[in-house]
Amino acid sequence: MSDLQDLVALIRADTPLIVVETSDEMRVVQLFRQSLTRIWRALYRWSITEGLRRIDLDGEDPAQLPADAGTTLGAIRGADQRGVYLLLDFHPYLGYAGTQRQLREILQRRDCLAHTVVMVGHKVELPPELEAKATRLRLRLPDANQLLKLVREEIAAWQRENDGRRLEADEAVVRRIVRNLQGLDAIDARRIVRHLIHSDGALGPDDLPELARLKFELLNRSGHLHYEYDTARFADVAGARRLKRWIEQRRRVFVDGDAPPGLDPPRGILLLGVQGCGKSLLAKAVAGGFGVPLVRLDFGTLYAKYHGETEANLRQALAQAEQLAPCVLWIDEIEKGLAASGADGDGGVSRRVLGYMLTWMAERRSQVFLVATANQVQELPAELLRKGRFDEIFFVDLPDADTRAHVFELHLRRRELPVDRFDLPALAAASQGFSGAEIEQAIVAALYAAHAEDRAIDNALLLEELAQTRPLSVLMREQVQALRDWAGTRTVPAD
Ligand SMILES: Nc1ncnc2c1ncn2[C@@H]1O[C@H](COP(=O)(O)OP(=O)(O)OP(=O)(O)O)[C@@H](O)[C@H]1O
Repeated sequence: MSDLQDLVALIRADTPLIVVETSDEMRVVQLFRQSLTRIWRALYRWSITEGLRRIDLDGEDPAQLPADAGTTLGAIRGADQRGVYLLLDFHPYLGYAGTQRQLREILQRRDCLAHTVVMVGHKVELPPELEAKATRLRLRLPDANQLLKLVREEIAAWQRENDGRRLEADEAVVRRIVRNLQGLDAIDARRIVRHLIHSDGALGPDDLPELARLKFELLNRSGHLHYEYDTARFADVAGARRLKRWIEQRRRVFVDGDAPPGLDPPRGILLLGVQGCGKSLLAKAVAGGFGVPLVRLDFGTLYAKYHGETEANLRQALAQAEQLAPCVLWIDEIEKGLAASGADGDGGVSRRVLGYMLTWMAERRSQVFLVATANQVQELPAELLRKGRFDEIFFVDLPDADTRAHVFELHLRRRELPVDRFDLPALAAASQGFSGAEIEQAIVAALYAAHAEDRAIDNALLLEELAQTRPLSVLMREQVQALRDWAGTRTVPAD
């Protein structure tokens, strides 16, 4: 069914009150005009600035009634033909009891014909007694063809404004732009395309991150999602070879959005691991590897004190992530937001959150790739680890000697230090048991020491720094070993 068919059915059924929430009033007016070519009713439009006017005749009826809400409802009630009345931004006037009563009597068809009243506005909140009578019509969002048409229209408009100058538009980029605009209404989509075109008179690959950011700002009305501006490249992460290969093999299927027969589209992974070994960095690199934006869901902010509010927040955050698709949704420290089996000290909220999360993971069809990260396995609910929840559970262990040498190389290079003057195998040997984060910290500490002594950092200084550091794997030997033992049989090594 199309929006038009929905509307025709609603008007034919003599629906007394329809509510349409949209920022695209023009489209709604247009739709009603089209629908009334199929069934006969008089069509009227009201706004506080223009009053009530009939708009289904050739040209618009210039006759206006005074604009105030009470008079308008009086006129509707007294009308001698059945009509459809589009009331634009009328709902604020319903705060007055008399107006509310008048409208209810129209809806009850008390001493008046069976009219259809339509409330149109960006957000239409009704008193409960009217809400009970209302049918809310959700306009469908534009599909890929409509969005492509919209992009082409904007390109043509720019060319006209620029005396026929050709706009550089890479076809592959246009297709990706169209895919990324999905989930927006036509007005927002057009505004973004115009912004991208007018910023530099071209549509190229560098517009994609900007598009993702603008879309995120439009959609993240709840504030539970965070846009991670810095995604990483796999080249920034040492080790994790198996995980990198896994992502690389699935990249095309994920990005294209349709899996070949026999293959399920990639849906998500859980990264378990020792602190500081690069789980967060890997989450960023997965988004970088797929070439899509990364949004982080902060579980802590979802919890609210009123009954049902926490679940509603989660539902809203996940729905928004879906509107941002294709994207990677990163849930950091997922164990903190989901209760382990049997824990219901919070009146069952975290059990319900877990239930909703599991259903969403199983049923979602959108191009949202979930990356969950966790340190504390014993706090993870068993249901989450069951086969089929995640495509794979990877264990990110302490780096081996090769990987440690690579971490040194990456971080020395990032600080523009001459890697060839360092003895990487010796540094790797001296940092056994260190995490990537601890190696990075040792480099930073050695740089400070060098700066304080007014000398250049060198191998000896780094070795000295390493010798003074007791890594977490030593300080918390039992916990780290327990984690490794647990992961040994249940997960796949990331490296
Ligand atoms: N394998 C690695 N390659 C390159 N850098 C690394 C690696 N592991 C850790 N690092 C460095 O350590 C920093 C911290 O690591 P990160 O936050 O990703 O670890 P984590 O496992 O998520 O830790 P936590 O569990 O404490 O959140 C990274 O930003 C990066 O600079």
